[in-house]
Amino acid sequence: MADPVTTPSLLDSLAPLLRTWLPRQRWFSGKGRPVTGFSPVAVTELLPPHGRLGLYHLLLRVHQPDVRGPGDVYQFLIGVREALPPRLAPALIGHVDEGPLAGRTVYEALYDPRPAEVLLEALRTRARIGSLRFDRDPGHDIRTGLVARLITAEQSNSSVVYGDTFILKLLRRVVPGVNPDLEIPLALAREGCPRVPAPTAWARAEVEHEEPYVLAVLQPFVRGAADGWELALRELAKGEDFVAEACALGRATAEVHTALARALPTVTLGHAQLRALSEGMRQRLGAAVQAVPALRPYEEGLRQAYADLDRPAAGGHAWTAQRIHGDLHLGQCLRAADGTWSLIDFEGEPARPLAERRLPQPPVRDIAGMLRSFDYAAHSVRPPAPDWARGCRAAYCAGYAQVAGRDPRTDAVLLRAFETDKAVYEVLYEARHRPDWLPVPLSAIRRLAASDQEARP
Ligand SMILES: Nc1ncnc2c1ncn2[C@@H]1O[C@H](COP(=O)(O)OP(=O)(O)O)[C@@H](O)[C@H]1O
Ligand SMILES: O=P(O)(O)O[C@H]1O[C@H](CO)[C@@H](O[C@H]2O[C@H](CO)[C@@H](O)[C@H](O)[C@H]2O)[C@H](O)[C@H]1O
Repeated sequence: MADPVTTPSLLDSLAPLLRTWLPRQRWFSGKGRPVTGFSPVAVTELLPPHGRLGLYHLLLRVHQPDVRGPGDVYQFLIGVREALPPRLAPALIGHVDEGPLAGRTVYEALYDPRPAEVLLEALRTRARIGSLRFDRDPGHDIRTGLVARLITAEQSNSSVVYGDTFILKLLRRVVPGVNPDLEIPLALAREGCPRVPAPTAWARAEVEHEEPYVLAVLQPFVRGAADGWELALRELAKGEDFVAEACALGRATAEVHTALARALPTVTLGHAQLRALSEGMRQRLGAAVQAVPALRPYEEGLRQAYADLDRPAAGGHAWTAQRIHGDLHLGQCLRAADGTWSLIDFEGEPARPLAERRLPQPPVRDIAGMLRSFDYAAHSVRPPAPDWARGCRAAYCAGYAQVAGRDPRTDAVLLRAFETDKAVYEVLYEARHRPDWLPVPLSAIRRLAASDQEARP
């Protein structure tokens, strides 16, 4: 008879394999430091391992040297088979040598339709398995028989599409507490805002002494959609402008902001709050300079953008902070076949703490993110196309003003500070995740540090 698979014996078997596999995953944010071990937060057997297909859901705390705090928690869906069929070769994690799974192969189960369908079935039936809680909007049914396929895009998380009807986003680095990727779309759905796909179902883990972890969100799949980034690059390659789409995106952003200001609390920003904002920006710049020395020559110039924010009459306008998208860029905008735009991925900047991502923010922060994105597209092609970006940036702000009633360019000081903050974030992001892309945000850093008009709408 096979040995029982206890949590310690399972982890003993998997840890050596996960230690080498995890750092190679795009969604792992602890790159650059070795993974030394794992401790279990929740381990759930979804299918017993001694049949043809075993399936485990794991929430594991990852240990790395020189990391402050207890270490990040990641979500894994691990399949167990005798051998992997060739179509699952890219999903291989490794072969287990010892323990109760000895001789078996473990793999990233999201590549495999059957395990992914187990998750959909759990959502459909509102299952409770171990510490996992699956739930869905009672107003929406989930059909059975939808076939699953993993999206292979470059992502911070992992997404599975079910028969072109639903898309399930499985969060990879998870934190206890309310997750904006579920909270914001639910709030917008309650407001009847059609610019964001409304969540159909979601999964959480209930762990003792902690708030529940949001693990996954299921949404309607926008069929035949293209994201703003691919569309923008396509137009750039053809030498076409993108102003009509940029204007529509500005309107869509303003619709979402207007609905969020109705749905969730807003606050007026006084001088003290503006100082706190600029202080946060200065601290992030300081940390980024430490991590990416190529920023150092521009540090003083960049700090000027934040100093302008500290002046009591910065713009002379009483700004309001509200819940926003938090990491808006062209890749977060989907254009459906009928030409309408939706915004997705309300998780915020993944590297920032959850509490910070849920704070009300000036909506200009999202606008700055989109302006940076037009600039990104224009500087990721050869030769760079700064006029293309300028046209998009102006059209986007004009479209925003049509719906919101205020042109973001009026708030030039705030806009420049947030654009600078975003470009600094991007330098750090690219240095960590895509070093080949570093020149793109660095070219904006040079312009922003010199207060060059080219970086402005
Ligand atoms: N509702 C949707 N309909 C169609 N495609 C979607 C939908 N939501 C997300 N996608 C696709 O999945 C990709 C990843 O989704 P996203 O929420 O941005 O995940 P991540 O946080 O991992 O970047 C998007 O770039 C988009 O192509
Ligand atoms: O994974 P997310 O989509 O939540 O966002 C992270 O990854 C993005 C890249 O995939 C990164 O965006 C940067 O590159 C984009 C082009 O690939 C560009 O359109 C954005 O303007 C630029 O910021 C994003 O910053 C990061 O949080």
